Amino acid sequence: MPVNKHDSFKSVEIAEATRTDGNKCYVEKNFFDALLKYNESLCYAVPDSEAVGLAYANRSAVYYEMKLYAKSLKNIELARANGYPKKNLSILDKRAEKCQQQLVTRNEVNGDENIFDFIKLSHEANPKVPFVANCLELKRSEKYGRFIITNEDLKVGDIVAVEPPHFKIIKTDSRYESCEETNRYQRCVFCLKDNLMDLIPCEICSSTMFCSEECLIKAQNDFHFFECPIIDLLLKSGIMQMAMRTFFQALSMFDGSIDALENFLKKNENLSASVYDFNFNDTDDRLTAKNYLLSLYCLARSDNVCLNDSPENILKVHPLKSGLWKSHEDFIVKFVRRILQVGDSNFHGICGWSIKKYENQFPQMIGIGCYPFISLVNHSCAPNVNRIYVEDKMILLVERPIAKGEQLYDCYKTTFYTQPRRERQEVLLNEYYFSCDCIACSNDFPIFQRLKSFDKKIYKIAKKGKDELSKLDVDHAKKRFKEYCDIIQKHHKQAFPSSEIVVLQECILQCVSIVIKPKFVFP
Ligand SMILES: C[S@@+](CC[C@H](N)C(=O)[O-])C[C@H]1O[C@@H](n2cnc3c(N)ncnc32)[C@H](O)[C@@H]1O
Repeated sequence: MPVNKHDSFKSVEIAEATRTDGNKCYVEKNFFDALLKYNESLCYAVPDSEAVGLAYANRSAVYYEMKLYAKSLKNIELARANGYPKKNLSILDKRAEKCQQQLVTRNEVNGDENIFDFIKLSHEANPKVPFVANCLELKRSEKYGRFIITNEDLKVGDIVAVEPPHFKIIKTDSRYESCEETNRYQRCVFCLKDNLMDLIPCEICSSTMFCSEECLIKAQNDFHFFECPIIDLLLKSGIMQMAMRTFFQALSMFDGSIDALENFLKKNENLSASVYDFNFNDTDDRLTAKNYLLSLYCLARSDNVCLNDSPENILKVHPLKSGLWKSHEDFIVKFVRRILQVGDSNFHGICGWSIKKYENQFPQMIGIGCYPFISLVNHSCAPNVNRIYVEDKMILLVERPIAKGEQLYDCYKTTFYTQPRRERQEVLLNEYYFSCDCIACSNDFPIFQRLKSFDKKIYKIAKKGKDELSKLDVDHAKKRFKEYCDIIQKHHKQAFPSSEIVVLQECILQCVSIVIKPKFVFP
């Protein structure tokens, strides 16, 4: 009997059971969980079956209740086009009519459209590396390896990099702290955006969703074609998932030809390149992808990493690619090992805000990404830049003045005011293999409880700011952001390290959080 290509993934029973769960949540006005269950139902529903239409129709009901009328209408259309039972169409027609009426009189909430009007480079962009300020330069030294300096004075609040990750995965592994298994039903696998959970499912597997046809096609061509048949194995494979994603993306860059990939990497084996050696403004996407691959391949790597799990366990069960393993075992093991060695100190957990309404909301871990420019920034326990995630992009925000010629420092683990020197140094040595002698370590800066205040008046402003920030709206947060940055800039020279500078730094981060947090959340 021929095997239906959906058999191993789609399930009429699970599609129905999860839709029923969603209906219970809907009745209780628990709209976030209702959408989550309807999305799971969509993923399990057999394409072209009634279950697909029903899940879209139920999603349209949630959007209608949430007054998201354009989304409700779009889901009604999807329900009509995907097997919604004809006998019940009048329900959808009525809902569509009411949506149309509402749309005439009101504006739809439009997600987080304008975040990047605020979060953008404060300096001219590098013409070849457009996600980095042109005033930043790459240097090398015996002590630091590669590092980044500025050739202009940088002010507190400047944004000097807005870097997208070319290689990134959604994380759905609840063994990771604050990571939800349901992320796969909350975000697009290609761009990691939630699109208010208005997602479309993969037609074959039951674990992958996309925010648009465009992302579906890109994901399919870049990696999902390879991943789809073994998706559940990959999702459970820990950090190996990221290494295999990189491998599959690399394979796609060479139209699936492992020989072409192997030759390309052999030619570049001894290359010591960085993002600064390539042109990321090129319109040739294929070339840009290869440049990202080499930038990742040439990042600092640690020899200590061994392969706990083998790519063999993943590839040997691949219905299309088991032959690949047999013929190119050595190359694949070498490639995957190198990616894991690089990843050891260069992969970053991507944090994002959930659109579920919580009392105390904190960013959640939504994925893992590689940022080959920001990976060139070295560590200090008293950093002068801070990393912030906006969607999947990593932002470098200046949080202490940096004079022309000085190095940029990020904090890899904990700052001087949160952990004593000996403990910090031990962690850095174990995880990043260097002895830290940053300004905070050399001078043994005190932890927060023992930090002095230089100016009681400023400390009071900072403390008051911290208390009132949670109540601020976006416009106020943007205004306060500028004010707090200016105070740090003005007083830093006399007052660092001090409790008021630390609290003001926290205030500017909190202002940014208010700006980037989702404006629309579901109960
Ligand atoms: C993410 S990489 C940073 C870029 C790296 N310097 C390079 O050449 O590619 C992390 C590695 O840089 C080095 N590193 C980072 N901060 C350092 C510091 N403050 N002092 C000495 N080495 C440092 C360590 O070898 C660490 O494992």
